[in-house]
Amino acid sequence: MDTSPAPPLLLRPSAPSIDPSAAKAVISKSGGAAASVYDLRREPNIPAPFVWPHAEACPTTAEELGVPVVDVGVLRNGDAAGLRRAVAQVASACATHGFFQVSGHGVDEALARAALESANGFFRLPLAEKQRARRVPGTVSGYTSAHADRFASKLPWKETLSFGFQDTAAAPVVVDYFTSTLGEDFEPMGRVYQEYCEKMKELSLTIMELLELSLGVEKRGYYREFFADSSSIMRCNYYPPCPEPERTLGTGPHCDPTALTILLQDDVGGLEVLVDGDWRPVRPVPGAMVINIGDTFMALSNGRYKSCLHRAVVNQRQERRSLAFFLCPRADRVVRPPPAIAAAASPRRYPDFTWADFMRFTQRHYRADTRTLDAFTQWLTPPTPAQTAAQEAA
Ligand SMILES: C=C1C[C@]23C[C@@]1(O)CC[C@H]2[C@]1(C)CCC[C@@](C)(C(=O)O)[C@H]1[C@@H]3C(=O)O
Ligand SMILES: O=C(O)CCC(=O)C(=O)O
Ligand SMILES: [Fe+2]
Repeated sequence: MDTSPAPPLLLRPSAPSIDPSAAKAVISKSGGAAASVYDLRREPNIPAPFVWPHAEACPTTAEELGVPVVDVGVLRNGDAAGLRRAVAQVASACATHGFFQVSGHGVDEALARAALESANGFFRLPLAEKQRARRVPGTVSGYTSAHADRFASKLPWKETLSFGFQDTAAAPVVVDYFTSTLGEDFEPMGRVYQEYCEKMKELSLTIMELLELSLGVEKRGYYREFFADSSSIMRCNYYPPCPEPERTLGTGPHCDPTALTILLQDDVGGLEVLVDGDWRPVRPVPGAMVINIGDTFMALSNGRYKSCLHRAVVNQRQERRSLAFFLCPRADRVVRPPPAIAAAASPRRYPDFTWADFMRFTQRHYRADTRTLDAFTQWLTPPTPAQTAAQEAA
């Protein structure tokens, strides 16, 4: 049981205490469930904390979501017609469900395979070994089993390993993370993920160019520059087979708080997007990567591009792996849409905020779920005198 004191709750910038309405969502600081760690591969059935309400674990109800596979190579090969097509595909997908897949991304197939294999290499270690990398409370880096160190209910049927990536750093931060946390034997694994993250960053900036073009941002390079000095998060998801998959979830319904997610999934399948009330699978396309808009980019587009609800279901027979690269702005950058976009749709949909504050909100005060950005906006915005009076009268 993690006995380290819970991190001090970050007080809302303009309020003396946490807003009671957010309190119910405050991440449990009691060290999570009775066991702060589970060995999911040895659970004979699913313990109660893993059972999700039917409303969230409801069955998959519809056919696959037909997300476009966008050839991002057209940004570099001078194919003008191809570029127009790619821009139209991205505009249509991002304005609706926020998901598309990319081909022509320049990520070597061998590197993608090595990154997925490395996930097997880590998650198949004995639990005690994995626990050497356990997550540091209040941060996002490290190993977790079902987030049992943070939450006491609705535990996801997954193990995760997360670490930061900044390519502005002089040192290879990912290699250093693996060797400093797990030892020199893990340097080869660190090198695979170092190279993988560098490629993910390159691809993220390429996709930012497409998003700029599709949004008609007048200053070419606006988003590319905004994320040039990004500080991103790499997350390896491992979903063991589950004895009762219909009662739990690998990852619960949520919108990614980050700006852009690049997801490499293996061929098992399990990612689903909520569209018009139906959970629609996103089928793995060999060689392609799944891209989705996150809350932070939805704010950067003043709500024009959608950060949408998605989840990951598990199954009884096969383990599943997915590698999520979360592009995040530099911590202190103010998230604000470009002037032309802000002017086009009045009023501003979201207040200015920094990624540092939004990240801390998800790590210390609120479990990212179906309304994270709205809850954060409410938390940031001081209550009006009328709201204060009403709250005091209640
Ligand atoms: C800022 C973050 C919080 C989560 C990781 C991430 O870097 C981006 C995605 C977030 C998450 C995956 C959304 C679903 C709920 C969550 C708790 C999870 O299932 O892992 C979220 C991550 C978190 O560690 O809080
Ligand atoms: O594993 C998946 O398919 C999705 C995971 C996800 O949405 C996340 O980690 O944010
Ligand atoms: Fe997600």
